[in-house]
Amino acid sequence: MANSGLSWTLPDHPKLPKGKTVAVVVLDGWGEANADKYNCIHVAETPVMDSLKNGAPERWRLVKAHGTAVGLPSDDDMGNSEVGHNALGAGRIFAQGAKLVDLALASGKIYDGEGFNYIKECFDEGTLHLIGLLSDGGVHSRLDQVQLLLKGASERGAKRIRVHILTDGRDVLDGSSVGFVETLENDLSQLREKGIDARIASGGGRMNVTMDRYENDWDVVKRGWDAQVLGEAPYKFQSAVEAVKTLRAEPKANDQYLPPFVIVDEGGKAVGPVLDGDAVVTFNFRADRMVMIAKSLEYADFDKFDRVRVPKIRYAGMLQYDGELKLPSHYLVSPPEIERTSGEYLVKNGIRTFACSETVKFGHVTFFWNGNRSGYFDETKEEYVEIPSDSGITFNVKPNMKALEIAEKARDAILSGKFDQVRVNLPNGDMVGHTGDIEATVVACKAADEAVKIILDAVEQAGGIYLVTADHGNAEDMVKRNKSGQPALDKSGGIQILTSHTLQPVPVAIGGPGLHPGVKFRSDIQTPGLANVAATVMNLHGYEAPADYETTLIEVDN
Ligand SMILES: O=C(O)[C@H](O)COP(=O)(O)O
Ligand SMILES: [Mn+2]
Ligand SMILES: [Mn+2]
Repeated sequence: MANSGLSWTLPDHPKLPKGKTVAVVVLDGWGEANADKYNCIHVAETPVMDSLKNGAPERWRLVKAHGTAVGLPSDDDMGNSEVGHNALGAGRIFAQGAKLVDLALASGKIYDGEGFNYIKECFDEGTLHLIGLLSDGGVHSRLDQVQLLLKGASERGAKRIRVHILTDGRDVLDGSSVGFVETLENDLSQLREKGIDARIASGGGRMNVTMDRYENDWDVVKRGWDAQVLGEAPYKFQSAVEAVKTLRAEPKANDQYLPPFVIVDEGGKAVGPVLDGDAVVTFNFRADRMVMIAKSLEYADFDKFDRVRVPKIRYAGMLQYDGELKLPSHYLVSPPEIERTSGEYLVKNGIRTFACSETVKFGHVTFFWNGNRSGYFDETKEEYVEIPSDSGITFNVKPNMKALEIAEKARDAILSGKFDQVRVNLPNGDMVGHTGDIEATVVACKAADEAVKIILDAVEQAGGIYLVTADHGNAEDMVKRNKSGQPALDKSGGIQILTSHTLQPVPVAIGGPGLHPGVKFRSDIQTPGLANVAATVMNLHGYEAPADYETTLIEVDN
């Protein structure tokens, strides 16, 4: 291991004391943007976050949360929770899945790896199934990568290919699914001209089919299994373009929630169930929403739902999604090796750590924070609490989500004196922002702000320190903009609601009675990003960060 001989002991900070309770609050999807009616954070009553911003200018600043600052291929890539929490927790910038897959495809190395060679064994006799999110969002997957993979696999012997699509509308505009399906159909028809039997076999909206996370609702994964593996779904069509167009014509239809469908032949028979001898690739690079399907495809012992028929397949992920579980065991591209995270260092230096969120973001403050690693580093020093999320609803219906419960758990943890670091993720701005419901998102932002108050009050009472930040933008801009920053209008003159994240920077605020009075943000780091937060937090605990961490945001006068 690269770690052998490594010292986990962190040097003492020359000026900052140990022993203060540090609350680390991540507001999910809370960026900074111009104030207008599409900025839900601005519209909402957010007195606590406002007071941090307007209070002490030397203790509030903005950092980058998108693009190359968080290891994404380019600065046109919006931030997301995976890369945001990875950067916050790991204190360094790692080339992330999107970029690693780009490089492996460009160099062709993807086809030399163990994962591709493993699935290739099925190409002569079986079908290659590709399952994943069909969009150019770049958060979980990218269409251009799928196109290259289709080309590469067919050139290397895949004769029969079935694609199982999940429509997006969350990282991209709602309604864009039709165009993505048309593009894919066009590619598949070109493959057919070359004699390859390539078709779309099934589909469904990502939030309804397959892409659940953190075991919030196994029914979502089951609906996917039924359509993709068993070839069974409530809707049957002879083409995917027809499927998506027809299902989108239903009242209130939305790409994120399209029902599962299968593509059938003239006789009504599914064209692409997964059978013995087939190969399956899940082509999303991002982990959280692939872990559950990976378990269902890989585990012999599996009791989360009745799989009915379990085909003998060769399965590979685009990446390995969980390094601790080694899941899946075969993968096309090696994931970033995010080691020596701040969480691991701090625990090994005796920092007792509490982390909490509700189910839909629980893995963000644990798994992602710890470098895509599940479980504790040292269970005698850590406690991770998951508040069950509501399932089966869209969060605009209950925009307060579990913010209050998360804040109360954090408050109790802070006041218990049992923890040195209390870390939470407050999901509201992000999860409700993704619904595109502006009114509900305003309510969500208020709820998050109220939760911050509860936590900061507890910090005050405990004589502790807080660091409040966010993982990327979302709720601060709910409309697609043109180049001059005005709402971009569609063909019929209407605004286009932005359900996705943004490219906006996010705030970092520090304070609390335990903070040394001489602490202020440095003015010499021109464009800091989320990766600078880890060293900052280590300082607040009284330690210096390891030398290869991105530099701290703070300095201490006197
Ligand atoms: O998975 C999702 O919900 C979105 O694609 C991205 O949101 P997140 O990065 O905030 O989880
Ligand atoms: Mn997020
Ligand atoms: Mn999000």
